[in-house]
Amino acid sequence: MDQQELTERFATLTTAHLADACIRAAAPVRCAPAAVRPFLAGGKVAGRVAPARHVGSVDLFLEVLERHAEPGDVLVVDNGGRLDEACVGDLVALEVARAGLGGVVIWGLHRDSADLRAIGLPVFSLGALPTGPQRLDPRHAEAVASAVVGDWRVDRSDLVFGDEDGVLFLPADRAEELLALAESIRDTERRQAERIHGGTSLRAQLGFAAYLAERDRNPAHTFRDHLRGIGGAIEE
Ligand SMILES: O=C([O-])CC(=O)C(=O)O
Ligand SMILES: [Mg+2]
Repeated sequence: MDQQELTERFATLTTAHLADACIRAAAPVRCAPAAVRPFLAGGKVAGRVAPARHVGSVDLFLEVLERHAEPGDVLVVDNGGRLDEACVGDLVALEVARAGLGGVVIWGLHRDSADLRAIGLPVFSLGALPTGPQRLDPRHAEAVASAVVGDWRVDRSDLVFGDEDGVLFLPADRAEELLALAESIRDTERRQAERIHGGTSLRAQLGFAAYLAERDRNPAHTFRDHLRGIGGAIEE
């Protein structure tokens, strides 16, 4: 899937739809930790992962831009979830934006918030801190090959999606399948929401009374079993 198609299709989706698609497809749901938040309200990004394992210097980001990243990619910065130093600021963000990348996801902190707001590049991070790094650790063996974000190791075979709900990773080779599933979940949920607005409760739509009656007969019957039986969407 090319970058233009990815951006266009994600414009009408959310990371929640994509997460539900992963569950439906029995693929791992690889969310960044919930504390990784969009710095700018409404910011949205989708692109191939351009990973960088930060160890105290911005040179690694410049190296990724110089040698590895392509327009549309998203710089994914692994700073080990550190809360004692910011590792991306306005200069890195401006350089990233000028290289045509779509945004920055940081498992760590940013700084230079006022300037970042003016740049407008979607940045997702654990928050802000005035100080940059005061250390320089040895380069990681996978410095520009992979990044760890929370529980997940991601590399250039992955796509990253960010919106107001947070950040999620998908394998690029399953993008078509998972986006198509997410679109069908979105459409089902939209129809359900329209019907609630129109006066038909979600319980009525989902046959909730029948589900409760079945569960009274068979305590092992779960709501999820019931939803699968009727093709409803809400949890996955
Ligand atoms: O010094 C840093 O770590 C990053 C920084 O402030 C910038 O990119 O402007
Ligand atoms: Mg700075």
